[in-house]
Amino acid sequence: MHIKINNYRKKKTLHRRYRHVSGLAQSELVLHNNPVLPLIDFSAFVSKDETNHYPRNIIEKLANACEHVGFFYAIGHGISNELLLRTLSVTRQLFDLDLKIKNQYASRLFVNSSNINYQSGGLSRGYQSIGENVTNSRRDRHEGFDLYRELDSNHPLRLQFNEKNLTNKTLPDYREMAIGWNLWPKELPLFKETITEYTTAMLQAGARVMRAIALSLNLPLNYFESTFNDSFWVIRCIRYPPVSQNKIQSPEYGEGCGEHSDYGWLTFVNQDLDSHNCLHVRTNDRSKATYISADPIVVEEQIALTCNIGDIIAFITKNKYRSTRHCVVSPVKPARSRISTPFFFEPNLDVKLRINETSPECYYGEYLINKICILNYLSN
Ligand SMILES: O=C(O)CCC(=O)C(=O)O
Ligand SMILES: [Fe+2]
Repeated sequence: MHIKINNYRKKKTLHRRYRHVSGLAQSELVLHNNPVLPLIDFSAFVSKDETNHYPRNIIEKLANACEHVGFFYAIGHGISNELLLRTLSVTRQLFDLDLKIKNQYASRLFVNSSNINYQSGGLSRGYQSIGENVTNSRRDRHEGFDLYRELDSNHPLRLQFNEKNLTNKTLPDYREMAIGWNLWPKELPLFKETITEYTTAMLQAGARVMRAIALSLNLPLNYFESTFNDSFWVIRCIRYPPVSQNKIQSPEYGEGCGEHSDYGWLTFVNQDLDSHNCLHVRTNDRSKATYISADPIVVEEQIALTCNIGDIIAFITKNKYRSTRHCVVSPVKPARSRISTPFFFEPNLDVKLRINETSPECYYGEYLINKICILNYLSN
């Protein structure tokens, strides 16, 4: 599918007040009376029926959020609080494992095809210790565990790929990279179980949000369906250790995660409810770096997901929708470490895209492998 969009609606600013209620028995719950990001309710977009009536005011509010902010809070996403909290809790348990155990699942960054470990990774699946991830040439102060979509044993892309034809090109065929398996820690079977449930729920939420985004671009409700029905999603489980106030500035480390925009399509952040002043979203002010804190919020007893537009949507909408830069500032002691489990809702590997004006059309898989190789190259 070649995605091309040029049919836009007119801007309209809408203001509405929302009621925020704490219904969770969570002592650390953070509540906001005035969310800093637009709040969008996606419950009406659960249906795929094009003949339904979809609320115009919500669609316009979403268009406005994507155009001017690039970030929004989503409620009505269909994922239970229990599952969101369990995902964070099992991720915390994963990072609580002994470092020796975590290092058994260390991600192996490949440089060329011959380095790929087919049984247990390919790509850069698995554990990264603190400082291994580098953004803007500085070590990020977090540890991570990367999970990617696993292709079934009879998936067409797996069958197409023939290991015997391995090349030594700098950039391997994207199918070589995609056929790996996640490094599920055997010490914590609950991790695989919970993340698998989280993934299923997130894919449904992603499809729901994309129906609303399609309408917000004056496109048919199911326009993007075939772009995502075999999504090559990514989950990055992250723990940010707390830092003493006087050690926040360090020659060795940058931020919890340095400023960046997300290279993909659409990101959903599930973060600890007590994480305060950590995820910082850069505002529209081009003259100076100004940020707002996208703290977690709970609205009418539902945990909202923090969503942001990635570079690909920005490109295909000719920058009408913004891929906004953001960073994560480490929690300050005595706060506990912060856990987040961003879900990157990405296209099918064999979806054709044009991701900038000068380059030819390419498969999403090719774009992804370029991104991963560039990021890995820069961090070495
Ligand atoms: O931890 C977070 O809240 C967001 C992390 C992030 O921006 C990313 O992994 O792209
Ligand atoms: Fe990000």
